[in-house]
Amino acid sequence: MEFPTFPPDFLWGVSTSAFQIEGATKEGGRGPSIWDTFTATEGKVARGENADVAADHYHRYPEDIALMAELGVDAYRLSIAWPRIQPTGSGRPNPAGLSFYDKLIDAVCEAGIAPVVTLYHWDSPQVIEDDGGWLSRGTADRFAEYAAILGARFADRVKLWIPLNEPMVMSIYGYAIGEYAPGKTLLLDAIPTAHHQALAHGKAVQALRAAGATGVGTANNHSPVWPAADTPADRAAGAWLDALINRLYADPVLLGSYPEELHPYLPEGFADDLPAIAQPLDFYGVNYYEPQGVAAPGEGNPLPFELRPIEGYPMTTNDSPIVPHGLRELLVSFHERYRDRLPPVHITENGCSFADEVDADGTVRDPERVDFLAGHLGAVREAMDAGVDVRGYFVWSLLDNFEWSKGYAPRFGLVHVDYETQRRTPKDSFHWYRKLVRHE
Ligand SMILES: O=C(O)[C@H](O)[C@@H](O)[C@H](O)[C@H](O)CO
Repeated sequence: MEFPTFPPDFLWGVSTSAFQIEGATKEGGRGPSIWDTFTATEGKVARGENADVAADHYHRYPEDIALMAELGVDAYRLSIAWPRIQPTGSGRPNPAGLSFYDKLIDAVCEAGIAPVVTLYHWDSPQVIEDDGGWLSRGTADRFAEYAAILGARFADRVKLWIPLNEPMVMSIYGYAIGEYAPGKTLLLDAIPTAHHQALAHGKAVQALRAAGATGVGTANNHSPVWPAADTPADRAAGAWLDALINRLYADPVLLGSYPEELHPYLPEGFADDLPAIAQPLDFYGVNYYEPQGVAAPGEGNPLPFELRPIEGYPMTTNDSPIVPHGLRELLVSFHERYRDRLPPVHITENGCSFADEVDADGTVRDPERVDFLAGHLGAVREAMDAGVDVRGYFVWSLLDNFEWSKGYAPRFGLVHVDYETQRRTPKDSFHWYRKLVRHE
């Protein structure tokens, strides 16, 4: 398959997150996180699985970095586990936690790869949640304290910084529908968690900049919203859902405002926080997986919309429709909506899961993943040709890993992980991506 061409300084990367790969949850002074609590709660995760060991990256990071060096990527997006740095969610940092990430970040740099650090990928210290978590405004200040610690320690080596991974997923899956930790089912009453995360983002950007950090942005999950029918009712439902899953997270950081229709659900005095939230950014990170279908709500539905499946497209084993042109549509719509308020864009996550297996000859055939990546990179190229300033692309994920409440069945890695032996096996997609990023 033909490779789309990209500028020589385009940033090629891979992404992971701490809780999904590190394991060693009780080592190095790490405190419990909301996901440790969630995985230990019956019925929350498929097959009762947990991430106590995961891909054991905590001990095997040198091997994983060697795989990235082999791949030839320019950058590696990792996350730092807040409960490793502040086991009780505040106060003096845990020296063992800092030194683990010192070793990890140094090894990434020594391999000639630029570290891209996410400060928060959903693993809040349990103590923070006991004090209200993202329902509490105070969590934004505790997050700023945490950000200052990381800035002071790592700003000399980190290329790009991302305060929060996908606040939308945290608010909706964690607080609105309870599918993820902390497992609350507040529906629209979860919207204040979006505001408190936005405030935490703004305060963290300020703390990082004060520590000398450059290259600060986001990693927001976005989906184009597709009404089921071209009717006024379905279009209205679509506009509402677009506000809830896209604009609620993009508008405050890019425009310093919130969608009107959500004002009644935001905490009192939210407008006073908007200047602190709308910090100038060096890039806008987009995580894209699929479009979202929607229709007008049926009888008795308290919500102003109803989700609908997207049909007529091939599917991943994680029940996601494969729609590359949805990414072009999303990027062009952002370009048109935010214009000069949209900084250069990085695709901070894009990927797919399939039931990959190691064949008898030791290879892992994943042609669907190659097609997925080529299709989405083609869409990125088309968006760039349409004027969108995209500067980089990060595959989700380097390794197969713990896919939250779905456990280990969905495999998103370019590298297969045997969770019995921890053996890593590069898949065909790994070799395909290697050729692309090495311009071979
Ligand atoms: O986008 C997300 O939900 C997260 O950032 C990742 O942690 C997921 O594992 C990945 O996206 C696959 O679902």
